[in-house]
Amino acid sequence: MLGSTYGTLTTNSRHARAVACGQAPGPAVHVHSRAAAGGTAEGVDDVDVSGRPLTSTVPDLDRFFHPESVALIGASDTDGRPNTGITRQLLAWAERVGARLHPVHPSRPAVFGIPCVPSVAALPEPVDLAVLLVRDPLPVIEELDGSKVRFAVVFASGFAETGPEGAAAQARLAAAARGAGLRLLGPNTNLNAFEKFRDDLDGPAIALITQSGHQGRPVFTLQELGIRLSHWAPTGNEADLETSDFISYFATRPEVGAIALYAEGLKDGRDFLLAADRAARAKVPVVAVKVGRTETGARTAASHTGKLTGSDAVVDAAMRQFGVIRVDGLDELQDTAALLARARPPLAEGVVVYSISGGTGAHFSDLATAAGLTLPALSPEKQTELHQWIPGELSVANPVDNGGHPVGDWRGRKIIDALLADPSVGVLICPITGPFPPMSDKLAQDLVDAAEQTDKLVCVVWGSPVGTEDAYRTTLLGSSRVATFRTFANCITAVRAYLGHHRFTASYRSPFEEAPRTPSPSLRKVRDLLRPGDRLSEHAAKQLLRAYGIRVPREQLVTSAAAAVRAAGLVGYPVVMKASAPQLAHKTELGLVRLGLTSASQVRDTYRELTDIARYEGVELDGVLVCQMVERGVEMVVGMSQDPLFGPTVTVGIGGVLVEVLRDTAVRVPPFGEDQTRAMLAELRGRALLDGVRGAPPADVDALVEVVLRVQRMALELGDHLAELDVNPLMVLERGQGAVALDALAICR
Ligand SMILES: CC(=O)SCCNC(=O)CCNC(=O)[C@H](O)C(C)(C)COP(=O)(O)OP(=O)(O)OC[C@H]1O[C@@H](n2cnc3c(N)ncnc32)[C@H](O)[C@@H]1OP(=O)(O)O
Repeated sequence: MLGSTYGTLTTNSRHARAVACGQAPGPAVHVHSRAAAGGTAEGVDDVDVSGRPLTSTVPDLDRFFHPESVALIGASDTDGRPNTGITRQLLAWAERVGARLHPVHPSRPAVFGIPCVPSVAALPEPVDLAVLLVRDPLPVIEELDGSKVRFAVVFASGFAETGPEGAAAQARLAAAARGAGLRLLGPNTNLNAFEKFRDDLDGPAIALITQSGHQGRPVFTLQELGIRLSHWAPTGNEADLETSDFISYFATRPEVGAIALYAEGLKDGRDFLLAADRAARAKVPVVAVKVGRTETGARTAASHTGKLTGSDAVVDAAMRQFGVIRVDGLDELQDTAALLARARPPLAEGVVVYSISGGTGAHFSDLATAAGLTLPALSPEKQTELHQWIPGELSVANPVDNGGHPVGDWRGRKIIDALLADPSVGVLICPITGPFPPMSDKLAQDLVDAAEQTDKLVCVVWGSPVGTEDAYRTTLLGSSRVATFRTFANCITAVRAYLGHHRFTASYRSPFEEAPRTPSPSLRKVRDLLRPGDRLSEHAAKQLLRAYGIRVPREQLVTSAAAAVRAAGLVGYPVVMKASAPQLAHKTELGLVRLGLTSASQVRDTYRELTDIARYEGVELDGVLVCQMVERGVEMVVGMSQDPLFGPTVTVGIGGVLVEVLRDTAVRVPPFGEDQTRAMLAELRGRALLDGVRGAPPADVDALVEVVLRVQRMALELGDHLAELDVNPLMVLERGQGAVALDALAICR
């Protein structure tokens, strides 16, 4: 068992208690601070050793989504004006929801017959929301007073999306909103937040966040599928209110069963992690499309870990470590969110595939298994039971093929019930590539009836290209209990996400609660080693590692052949000799590393050779390292690098000289705990190397985990001073023997 994840901790559980799963935020208070303007202010001083926040506020957005009074600034009823349509839309909405609408216009007495006031100062009452339909919103925001206006929506475009000048204008807008003490949505947003959702649907709802309003197609298709929508947040340029605010808020809403997110960029990595953490603790699934998969991964970096970890890989990892389910398309987004919002927790992880056609069942099962779903073989007793109704020549092991024979009569339902009664089965999936009426009609009805009487998940993939059949539209979609999909792929993605989400949240522990709040005792001494822009020599980098409790070999830095021989005697033969200089990133390539030296004469000769090569290559050495030779272990790489969005990240992978050929690494964003460290190792293709292959003993995985966590501690404490750190190879010895950092590279910021 490892020690504490981060060493000495001072855990602050006040926040944990205050924001425990699903707990509603406190009331909005109108004071001039971001924490308080429409949000709870608990835990705002809670920071880690590097001053990064460990808690976030939940903005109280109730009155944003359900305003009772609204000021409409820049209203128009003139044909052809861009504001006219929106004014009409807002008037209809206000009438429908019973909000009091106050048009503001400098010269008009009324729009659409509603009296106007000439300025915001003349508003007859404080308003929950001000909608700005003017081209230049800044002077209007500057005029607003947060004690009279809680939220503002800025529709105008022409801000950060246009370039640096627009970005500066957007920053002024955000500053003005902060100064006024109100929360602002936009600019470059629309009024989707006030979209009318169908009110004839029930059950847990989906809250949608889209940075681009045009990516809101799931709103319409989900409602077609009978899934309730509760909110839609079109976040636009996110000058103030951002995706993370909405995730945090939705995670506290009892009606929200899942959050669906379409994101092009994330404004603040830390805010996103804190929001995702809040959702994970509340067990509210977040399903996300995040554009940017194809951006070039390799950044300019000197270390292996820096080169091997692209920004999108970091986004991917950050989402995974906080349980955000990343999907690629809007169809997957809606299907996965719909399933997660509405399905009850699984009673078992096993999936049984039941079909009318052996080919369909085999095809689906193949894809499902490849995607990681477990299709348990049904027991001989269960198979005998099924063969009462299914001819003996058909396979009922799983997938279960009924051959189309029994589904048209009473036996169809018997089979479904028998499958759902199996304790190894948590999910029944019936792919129907038909339709084959009346057989498929009866099958659909049996599935709907059976789903009513079980807590297990029943899914149908309705593969008909038409999709207007009664069995699909009326029977299946009319049922709230059968999850219905149109493609194999979306069904498999959704079911995998459903099982994964429940597995993840069942054991989730917030890493923010355990993150270190007090610095390591050696921190000040270590920081002195780091001067801006410096590249540390191997020897200095190893001192850094030693200060964080990471084992390094016995070694001495020498500057003469005679001293090298003395050092070898002290270190103990066989020894390794390496040229040492701050600018030497990859010594092996230059022939500046020599292994297995067993005598004084070899040491003396090697010293001369190394210094000759260095002179030839124009490398100014600060000496030659004579190191203890550590053999027999698994060569890993552990490191940290900087991500533009999330800050320091930690990478572990298969190391050694082939590190950049194998490119077998996993990354995480601090803070993370031992569970995520082990999950990183599980992601490596070469993970089996650590278990011992071809007669090698199992490696000391616990020691490796400990090193990764210590590097994380360095990343947390030194992240502002250290650009990159590479421990390669970290020799992971036989189980119980530990791990030794054989080489290290550190580059300061
Ligand atoms: C996915 C998506 O859909 S994202 C959407 C992103 N957003 C966009 O694309 C916005 C595109 N832009 C537009 O449609 C327009 O420029 C708008 C609606 C923002 C502004 O319309 P414009 O006519 O350009 O704005 P302008 O500021 O000149 O005037 C608007 C009205 O507000 C009035 N107005 C101006 N300032 C104020 C003020 N301080 N108080 C009250 N009224 C004012 C004007 O007098 C004018 O009234 P009028 O129509 O009676 O003459």
